[in-house]
Order: sequence, then C-alpha cells, then structure tokens
Amino acid sequence: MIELHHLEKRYGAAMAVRDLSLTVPEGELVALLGPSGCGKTTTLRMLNRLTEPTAGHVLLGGQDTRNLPPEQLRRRIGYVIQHIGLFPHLNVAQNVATVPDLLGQDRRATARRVDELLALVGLDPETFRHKRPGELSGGQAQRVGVARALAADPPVLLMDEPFGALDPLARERLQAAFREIQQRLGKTVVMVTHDIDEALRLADRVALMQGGELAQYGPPDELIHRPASEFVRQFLGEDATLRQLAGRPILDFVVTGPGQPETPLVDAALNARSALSVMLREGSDTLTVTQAGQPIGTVHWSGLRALPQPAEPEAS
Ligand SMILES: Nc1ncnc2c1ncn2[C@@H]1O[C@H](COP(=O)(O)OP(=O)(O)OP(=O)(O)O)[C@@H](O)[C@H]1O
Repeated sequence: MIELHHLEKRYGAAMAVRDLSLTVPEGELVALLGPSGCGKTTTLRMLNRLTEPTAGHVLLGGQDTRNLPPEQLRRRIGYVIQHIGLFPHLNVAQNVATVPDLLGQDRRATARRVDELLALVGLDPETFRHKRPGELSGGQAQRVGVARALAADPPVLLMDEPFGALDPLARERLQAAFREIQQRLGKTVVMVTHDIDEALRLADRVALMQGGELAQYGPPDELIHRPASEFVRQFLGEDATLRQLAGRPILDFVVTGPGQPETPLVDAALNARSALSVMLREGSDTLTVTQAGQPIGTVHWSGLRALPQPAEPEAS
C-alpha cells in the first residue's frame, strides 16, 4: 500500500503539485490522469524520491520513504519510462537481467526467469534473447522495458506513459498483456497517462488531476457516473461509457446458456463496445455469443451497464 499525505511540490513561485492525498491499495493499478502540465509526472517521481516533495510525505507499506535509504527504495519500487533507456551494448536477455545480475542472483535461475518474462510480454525468447536494442521495434523495446521492470520483481511499479510510443494495436495488446501479468503477480502499479481510454481500461482507480490538485479519485465507473465536477465530466467526455465498454471483453457480460434462436451471433473475442454496435446495427437487444463456433450464452442490451443512448453514432 502506498499512502500520499498532503504532497506538495513547488518550483519557485509555481505549485506543480498541491496538497495531494490518496491511498493506493496493495495489488491495484492506479492511473494518474490529466491534461499536460497538471503534475502527474511530478507526483509519480515523488513516490520514489526522484523528486523530493516540498511538503508532505509518502508511506510505503507503512514506512515513511524519507527514512528509507534510496537503494532500498529503488529496489522496492520499479520504474518504467516511455523511452526505456535499454543499454544499447547489451542484448535483450542481459538488459532484462540487469537488476538480478546486479544483486548477484544465480545466473541460471535468472536466465530461466528472463525467458519466462519475455514470453509473458509476448516476445519469443529464442528469437529475441540475443537481439540488441537497436534491432527492436519501438513496441518490442517497450515490452523489453516492462520485462526488465518485472525481472527486478519489485512489489511496486511506477510507470510513466509506458505504452506511449506504440501504435494503437500494439498498445492495446501490450496493455492487455501487462494488466494480466500485473493482476497475476499482484503488483501495485502507479501509471501516468494522458490517454483516457488507457486509464479507464486498465486502472482499478483513476486519479484525475487538474492544475496540481486532485480533481477526483475513484474507480473508473465512479468518475464516469458520478463526476465530482464539471471539469471531470468534460475531461472524460460525453462518450466515456463507450470508451469504457471498448475495454471490456464481451465475456464480462455473457449470461451462460444455450444461446437464443434467431439472434445475431457474435464471437466471444469481441469487446463490449463492438457487441453494442452489432445490437444497434441489427436492431436486436440480444446476441448469442459463440466460442469456437459453439454458442456459450447470450448478452443483453440491459446487461451492458449504463448504456449510452442508442443515438450515439460512432458506436462502430
Ligand atoms: N524541474 C522543474 N522545474 C520547474 N518546473 C517544473 C519542473 N518539473 C515540472 N515543472 C512544472 O510543474 C508542472 C507539472 O509538471 P509535470 O511534468 O508533473 O506535469 P505532467 O502532468 O506530467 O505533464 P505532461 O503530461 O505534459 O508530461 C508543470 O507546470 C511543469 O512546467
């Protein structure tokens, strides 16, 4: 658990972050979201003391980070940034193994772990282990960056726009892979993003910031359905519900059963927003969901929570 208590960062007369208090529960992914310059990166960097707060403090597992030696702090908190800074003269495996090697961990165990992690982030170890960073695409390099952060096995990961440089498809894939790994390994993650879709799709809680202050902190549903201010409502936009549905697999909404005759068929791999589009297009409030061609259940209009108005034209 990470607790931020009245954090403040002042640069001269300017307040980059003002009286920021929030708690990140263990094992959760929290997104720091907000317009450019609102203080997201400054907040993130105050968590591992890359930036020292002007006032306030941070508790990590109940311990005041001001009392932890920096090496110990960095060992407990991994840090992933957009331009990952892989070592160009080391190959992928050596890059991923940086921290375990520094800690003098068993080389054979590390090599096995590196392969596991590469596979986890969707890079075939055989193909990628010996490549140099210069031989990787941007997306592959970002995957290596995420694997490297996980290899250090810190309980807490800080990520600053970790998927920022990717094309939309690669970004979605890496986001999904990362979310799965994060949940499986129970990592506590604080991620800076200015991508609303990313925040709503991945985060357990979103901290929406405005001018250095917390505009609202809560689960995506809460920000969407109970915006604390006009700023929050406008920032998330009119199509916030659609954005959220795009991040949810249709399987989340399936009522298991034999399917319903005479209803359109949709594949279980679709996301909920696409299912909604099929309903609108076909004029049917029920769809039969199939997996490997076999019906596994139905999804209903009423089941897609808090539906937007059917008139929303861009539901495609
Ligand atoms: N080292 C610094 N010296 C002076 N001002 C700074 C410094 N770092 C950040 N700031 C200012 O603090 C404010 C918050 O910056 P920060 O980088 O935290 O914002 P951000 O929300 O992460 O923005 P972006 O999304 O554009 O990266 C900005 O007004 C910025 O100009």
